[in-house]
Amino acid sequence: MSIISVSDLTHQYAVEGREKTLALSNVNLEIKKNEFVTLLGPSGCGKTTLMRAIGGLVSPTQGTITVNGKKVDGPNQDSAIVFQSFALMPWASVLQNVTFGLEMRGVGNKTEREHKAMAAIAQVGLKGFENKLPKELSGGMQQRVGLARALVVSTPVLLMDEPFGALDQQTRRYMQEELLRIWQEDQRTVVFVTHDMEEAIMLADKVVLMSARPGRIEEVIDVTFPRPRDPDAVERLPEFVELKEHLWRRLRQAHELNAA
Ligand SMILES: Nc1ncnc2c1ncn2[C@@H]1O[C@H](COP(=O)(O)OP(=O)(O)OP(=O)(O)O)[C@@H](O)[C@H]1O
Repeated sequence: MSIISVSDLTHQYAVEGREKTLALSNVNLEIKKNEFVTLLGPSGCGKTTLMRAIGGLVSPTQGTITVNGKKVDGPNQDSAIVFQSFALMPWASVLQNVTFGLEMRGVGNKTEREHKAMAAIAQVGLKGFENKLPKELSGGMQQRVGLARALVVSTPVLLMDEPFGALDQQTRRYMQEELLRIWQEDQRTVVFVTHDMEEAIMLADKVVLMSARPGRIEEVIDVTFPRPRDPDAVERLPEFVELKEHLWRRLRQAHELNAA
């Protein structure tokens, strides 16, 4: 049974005075409860648009999306988003940044909100940093705050838009491991946008490969490496290398078709 169901989704951006951009064309996708799905595809193929549409931040031109049995028609209680740019309030402490989403959703009283926020802050390994401002934290720590802010609202679906794209390689690897640990502990459905093939394979139960713009689903690949996964060990498996070569070939074809 799918928790996310995307049917015949098409989206065209129309900016006044500019040529229209067909970002997605006839996308169909089913995602099961607690699945970890990565969306991979060439730059500009519509990954972010698809993820935002699932989160209700983009109203598609055509087609329907249901999340948790409800038709999506705007931001809702079923999904939370982690952005690449962290999107933290610079003047607010870690604790205030994390409680903000709860406040916006009208959850509990101040004490209850702070209690929940402290648990999420601990879950992402930031206990002791709750009174710091974002600028006092490293990029990896700021993204942990972004993650805590999304986790605290306890939505069944977590949408992540290249959340580790701005981090250095080492921090990125560490955050991937942390995310897998949290997801393993606290099962929920994750849709994770990336253009990094290794990241897409490492994290996923399913890699959804999209074509160049207008984005369509090219292929859905099941990734069956056992969990919990140790990224360093997985990377050395011949199956991992084969899968990476396969994705690389497909992405290159998409790029060449696009350039032709
Ligand atoms: N708000 C917008 N207004 C107009 N066009 C947009 C808007 N957002 C995205 N687009 C266009 O829609 C297409 C898909 O963009 P989108 O950001 O979804 O792709 P993406 O696959 O996430 O890209 P990347 O990997 O480079 O982040 C692109 O051509 C982009 O220029």
